[in-house]
Amino acid sequence: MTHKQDSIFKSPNSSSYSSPSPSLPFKSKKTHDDSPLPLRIADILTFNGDFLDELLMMEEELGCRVWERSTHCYPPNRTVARWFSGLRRKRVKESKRDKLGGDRIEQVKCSKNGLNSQDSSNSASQSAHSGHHNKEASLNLGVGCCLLYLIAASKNELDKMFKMRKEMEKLLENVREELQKKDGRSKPCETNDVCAYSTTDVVDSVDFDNQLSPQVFTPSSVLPGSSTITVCDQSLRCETPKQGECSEGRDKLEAELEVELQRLQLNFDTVENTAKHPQKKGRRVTNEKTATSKSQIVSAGEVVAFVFENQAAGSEEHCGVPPHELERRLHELLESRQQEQIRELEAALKCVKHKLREKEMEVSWWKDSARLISRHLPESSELSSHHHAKLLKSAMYCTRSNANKGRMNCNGNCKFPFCFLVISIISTRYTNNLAMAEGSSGSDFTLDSIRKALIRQEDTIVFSLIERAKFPMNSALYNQILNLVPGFSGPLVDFIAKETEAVQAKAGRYVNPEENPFFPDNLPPSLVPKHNYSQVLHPGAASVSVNKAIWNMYLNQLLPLFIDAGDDGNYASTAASDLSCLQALSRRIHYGKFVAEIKFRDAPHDYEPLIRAKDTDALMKLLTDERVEEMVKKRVEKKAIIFGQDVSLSNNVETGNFKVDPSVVVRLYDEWVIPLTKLVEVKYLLRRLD
Ligand SMILES: O=C(O)C(=O)C[C@]1(C(=O)O)C=C[C@@H](O)C=C1
Repeated sequence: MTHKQDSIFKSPNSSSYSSPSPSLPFKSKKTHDDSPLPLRIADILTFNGDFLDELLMMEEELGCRVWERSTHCYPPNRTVARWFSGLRRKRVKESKRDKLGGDRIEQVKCSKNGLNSQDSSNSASQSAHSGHHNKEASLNLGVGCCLLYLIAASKNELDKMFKMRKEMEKLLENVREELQKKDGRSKPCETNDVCAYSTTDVVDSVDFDNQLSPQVFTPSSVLPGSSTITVCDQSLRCETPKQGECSEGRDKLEAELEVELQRLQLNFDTVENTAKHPQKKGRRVTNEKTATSKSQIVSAGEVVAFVFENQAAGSEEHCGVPPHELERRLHELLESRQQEQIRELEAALKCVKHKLREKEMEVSWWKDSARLISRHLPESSELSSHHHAKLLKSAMYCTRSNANKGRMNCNGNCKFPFCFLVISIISTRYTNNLAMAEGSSGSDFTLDSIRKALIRQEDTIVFSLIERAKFPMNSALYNQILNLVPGFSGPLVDFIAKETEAVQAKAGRYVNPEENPFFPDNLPPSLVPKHNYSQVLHPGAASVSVNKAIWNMYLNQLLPLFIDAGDDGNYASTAASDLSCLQALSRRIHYGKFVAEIKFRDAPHDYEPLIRAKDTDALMKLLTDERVEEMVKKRVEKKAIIFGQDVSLSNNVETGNFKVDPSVVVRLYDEWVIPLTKLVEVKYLLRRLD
C-alpha cells in the first residue's frame, strides 16, 4: 500500500475515510477524550491541498512514513457529530452569550471559504433540526471558535512539520554526501600502487559490502588496533570480492599478511640482537658485507617503526601510510646509510694512508740513520768525553721519546737493538741541526721554501748575465790552443775558474751542499772552521753533478745569444763574470737535489717503485709541474725587463733596449735551466735508495 493510498488527504472532496489515516511522527496531544488532534487538524487541512501534496512528496523522497497510522481515527462527520452532542449539553448556558456573536459567526463562515462543505451541511442540518436561529448562531459561534482554535493549533503543527522537513532534507543531503564520498574513496587502486591493509578492515569492508554493493577496499583502512600490516603489490587488486570469492581472497590476504608480519618480526629480532651485541669495530671495517646487511636490517626495522609511528599519527583519521611514502622513506634510509658507510670508509682510508706515509718516512729515516751512523761511527769514537756524556744524555732522552712514540714493547724494552738507539741519537742531532741555506731553515724544509729560494736565485742569474753583457765576447779567453798561461794547458777561462774554485774551496765553499765545483778534481780541502750546513740530502747527492753540461751550454750556446762580438782585453774580469754566471746557474740547477728530496719525502710510495725500476721517464713525468714551469719563465722574463733597463731620473723606460734580451733569459730557462734541474732531480732520486 502506497502512502498516497494510505492518505486521507488525497482530495478535499474525498469521502473515503475507511483507511486509517497517517498521523504526524510526533505524539499529538489529545485535546478531547478519544479524538486525537491530528485527525481534526487533518480535517481542516483537507482544504490545503498544496501542502498535503508537498507532505506526500516529502514522504516519497524520504522513503519512509512521516505519518503514523492512528488507531483513533474517525470519519470527520462522526467526529463533528460528537462535538455537537457535547455542545448541545452546554447549549443553555451558552445561549446567553451567543446573542453577541451571531453576526461574527456569519463573518467567520464567510471568511472560511475553505471550510468543509460537509461540516457546513452538518451544521446546517443541525440548525434546521433545532429550528431556532439563536441556537444556530451560538452553535456556529462555537464551531467558529473551535475552528479558530484548530487553525491556530494546525499552524503550530505546520511549523513543526516544516522544521521537520528541513531537518529531514538536511539529513538526506548528508547521507547522500557521505555515500558519494565513500564511492569516491573506494575506487580500486591504481595498477602500480601499493596498498596497506589490516585484516580486520578487510573483514569489515567485506561485511559492509554485503549490505552496500559495490564497495571497494580503501587504503585508509589501516587502523591502529589492527593486528597485521602488509604491503602488497599491484598483483593484489583491491576490488571487492563477490560473496563466493570473498572468503578465498580474504584467506589469501590474511596469509600474505601473516608472512609479512613474520618477516618484520624477524627483522625486529635481528635489530634487537644487533643492538645487544654490537660488532667489533675492526671486524666491521673488514667485513663490508656484514655491515651492509646490518644496515639494511636496521633500515627495515626503522621502516617498520616508521609504519607504526605513522599509523599512530594517522590513527585519528584512520589513515594508513601511503605506499609511495613508505617506499620513498625506505630509499632515503638506505641511501643515507650507504652514504654514511662511504664516509666512514673514506675516513678510514685516509687514516690508513696517513699512517702508511708516516711509516714509510720512518723507515726511510731509519735507513738514512743507519747509513749515517756507518759513516760517522769512527768520528763519534773520536768525540770528547763531553760529547760522550752528551751522547748518553741524548740516548736516554731518545729512549724515552721512542717509548712515547710506541717503539717500546710492553715490557718497557726497546723494540730496536741498541745500535739503532745510537743511530737515533746521532740522527736526532743531525736532523736538529738542519738549517737550509738561502732563506730556508732546516725546520722549514718544504717545497714552498725551496721554490722561494729558486725565485731568489733568478735575480742572481739575471744580474750575473747583465754583468757579463758589459763585456764583449773576448773569444781568446775560451781558446783551447792559445795556451795563454805558461804551464797550464787549456783555455784561460779554465785556468781562472780552476784557481778561483781552489781558493774558494779552501775557504770552505764546497762544504756547502748547495755548491758544486766545475773542477772538483784535486780541489784543496777547506781550511776554515767547519760550518754546520743543513744535511737534508741523501749522501748520494754529492756524486750528482751536471756542471760539465752547464759549462758547455754556457760557453757554446748561451754566450753567443746575448754577448756582442769583440775583444776588449778584459779577460780576467770577463772570466770572473763568466764564473759568476756559471756558479749561479750551477747552484740553481743543482738545487734540484733539494727539490727532489722534498718531493720524495712527500710521496715516497709514488717514487720508490719508479726508482727501483730505474724508470727515468716516469720519474721525470712524476716530478714535472708544467704550471710552475710556465710561471718561472714568465717571471724571469719580467725580471730581465725590469733589471735590464737603464734607470734615469726622467723615469722614461726605453722599451726594447734591455741589457740582456729578456727572450734570451726565457730561452735559457726553457731550454737549459729547467731541463737540467729536472735532470739533477732524476739523478738524485736514482741514488735516493742506495
Ligand atoms: O718547482 C718544482 O717543483 C721543480 O721541480 C723545479 C722546476 C724548475 O726547474 O723550476 C722543475 C720542474 C718542475 O716541472 C717545475 C719547476
